Amino acid sequence: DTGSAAAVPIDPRFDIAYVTPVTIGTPPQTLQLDFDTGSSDLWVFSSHTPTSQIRGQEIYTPDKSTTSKLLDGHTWSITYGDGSASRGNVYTDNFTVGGLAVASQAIQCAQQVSSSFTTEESIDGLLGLGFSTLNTVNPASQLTFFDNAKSKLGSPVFTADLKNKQAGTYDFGFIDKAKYTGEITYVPVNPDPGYWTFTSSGYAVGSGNFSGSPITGIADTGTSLVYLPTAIVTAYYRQVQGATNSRNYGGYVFPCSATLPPFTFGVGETKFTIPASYMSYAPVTDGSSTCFGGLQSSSGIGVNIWGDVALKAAFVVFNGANPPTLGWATK
Ligand SMILES: N#Cc1c(N)n[nH]c1N1CCCC1
Repeated sequence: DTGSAAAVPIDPRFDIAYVTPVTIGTPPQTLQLDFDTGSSDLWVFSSHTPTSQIRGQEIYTPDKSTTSKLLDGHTWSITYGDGSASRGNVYTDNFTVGGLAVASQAIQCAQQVSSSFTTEESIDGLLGLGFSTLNTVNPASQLTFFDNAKSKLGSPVFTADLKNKQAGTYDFGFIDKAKYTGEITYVPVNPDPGYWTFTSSGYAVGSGNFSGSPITGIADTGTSLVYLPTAIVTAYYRQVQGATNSRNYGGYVFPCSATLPPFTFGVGETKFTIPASYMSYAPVTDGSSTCFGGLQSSSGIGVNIWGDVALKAAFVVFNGANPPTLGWATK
């Protein structure tokens, strides 16, 4: 079996996050979920979510599905790196992504979501694509959609082809040669504690020399920006007129009119260049002439994160074989 579904930016102006349609239950209920390789819970806005916390999101109503089953006594609670959080109870039900079906997928129904989820009306929940070891369901942790689907897939892989300000694709079970150029460079993944952790071979700022120092970090579709060591980030913004590290805005900002250099990172022998246009994320507030950078420091996080700004510059294979690997190709 295979599956293929669109990854659609939730905002046409800035690539904050991407949502992908899924169906849950019988008859099928369609929700738009944020596919997140940086976490491993599949949770949805639901009929169990207080209406005061719902603002336009689609919800899953298990009682309307003839195939839903309560996973009695199971609960979950997750907090993300940005401080957002949600918690609730758990059902199992039929679940599909782009034609790929899993019977009895654990569907974590939100009974509480934090304000940033309530105000993000385009996201009806998350679909975790990290390793199932990160799943928060108690007393028994649950498998991700990918782990449940793996045995049905021709090849135990999924791929991310995220795009700048346009819809990309998540494919499951196959590698589409039409989506990339050249060869795919595969690198080792450390699945402990549960992220797609790999080591980049180095970086360059603009047309500068490539610095071949290893950078270990996670490939995270659920994070908008790239977070790297301060030394790399300061080297980048030294090339940006008027750039400052703003305590007020919580990161590097610059005049939206500034000329930005591209940023290159290495995976094995292959070089990936993030175009300058991807390196300006968004105005700090609507209409401001001050822009927030797509590259920020990871010093406060504890892990380097290759988020959407970097992933958009590549075709990425998440290979769930044993041992797992990550494949990177230009496109
Ligand atoms: N912070 C954060 C974060 C991350 N590192 N991966 N996915 C995240 N989120 C998904 C929805 C909210 C935040």
